Amino acid sequence: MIRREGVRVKVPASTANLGPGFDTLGMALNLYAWLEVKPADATVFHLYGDNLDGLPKDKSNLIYKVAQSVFTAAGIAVPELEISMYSDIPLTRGLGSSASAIVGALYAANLLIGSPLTREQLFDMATALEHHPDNVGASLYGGIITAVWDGVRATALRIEPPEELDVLVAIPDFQLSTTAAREALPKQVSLGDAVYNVSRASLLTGALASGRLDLVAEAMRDRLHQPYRAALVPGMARILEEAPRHGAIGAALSGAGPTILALTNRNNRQGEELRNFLLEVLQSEGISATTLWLKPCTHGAAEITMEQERSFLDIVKGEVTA
Ligand SMILES: Nc1ncnc2c1ncn2[C@@H]1O[C@H](COP(=O)(O)OP(=O)(O)OP(=O)(O)O)[C@@H](O)[C@H]1O
Ligand SMILES: N[C@@H](CCO)C(=O)O
Repeated sequence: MIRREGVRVKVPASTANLGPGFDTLGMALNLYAWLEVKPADATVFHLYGDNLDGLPKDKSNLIYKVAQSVFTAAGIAVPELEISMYSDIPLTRGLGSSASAIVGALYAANLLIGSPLTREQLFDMATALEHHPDNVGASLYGGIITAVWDGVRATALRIEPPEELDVLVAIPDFQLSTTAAREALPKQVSLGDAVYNVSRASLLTGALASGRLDLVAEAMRDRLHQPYRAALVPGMARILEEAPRHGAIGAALSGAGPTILALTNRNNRQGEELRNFLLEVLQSEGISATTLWLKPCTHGAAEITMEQERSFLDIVKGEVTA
């Protein structure tokens, strides 16, 4: 059953590598991408907004290719598509833009053909495409995700984010691709550093699951990727060390960077002081940045049902201003 009228989905952004959870711990954020996919006579793209500037508008586009992988897996041919997208998620900044595109395309393509694949199957496919499960797991399931991948099957446990958790992100005005940021990492780490991270990732997972925000500052520390990536985001090392003195309950590089994320407790937050601290440190390194106060998003990718006669852009504008 192909839904000739097309489908629309909304997908949250995500932060990966939460603290010590390199390639493992992710959290969905209330910043979104919207995607519409319809069967068409010839493939055409409508990409709206600055965040999608420069992306290909032909069959080499990630969204098109990912949608085709769903049709192939389900044995249903839908070769030509009309694809519309708008995104508030900045591209290549560490807020999971590629994961939101992959999850959005998988979810929309599956809906378009009557949902033959389960969410778990989509998770396996998304992880195989992204190569780590934390961003895609968060965008697909929402909330906080602790996930593992054996190269074929991805397994995730979803944790409901603590009510009081707020998130401040500082998004530097430059892009840093995951590929480039991974090249900065060593091939091997010491047993001491492995234990350092395993112990903190376990503590952080337990702390977030049980609402023990007082444990987050110690539990957020990492030795597996942030020290090696520090030179790629000047000022980051100082922010991670000192943010708790300015009202954060913990801070981390978001995904592969360059965005820096600070967690705060809504009941006890010195918002402006923390924001100014982040901006001042980055500015002292010659980096301008945009800050956003976000919250964990408790929902993953979902269909949005609206009157079909309204244009996609009208719908998106309505959502954005809602
Ligand atoms: N909507 C989209 N349509 C097509 N391709 C996209 C889209 N969004 C992202 N991409 C692709 O993903 C790339 C960015 O992926 P990358 O993993 O480097 O960064 P990120 O996902 O924004 O951050 P991180 O993975 O660190 O959280 C873009 O350069 C582009 O090739
Ligand atoms: N875990 C990934 C996140 C970015 O996709 C990395 O840090 O390389």
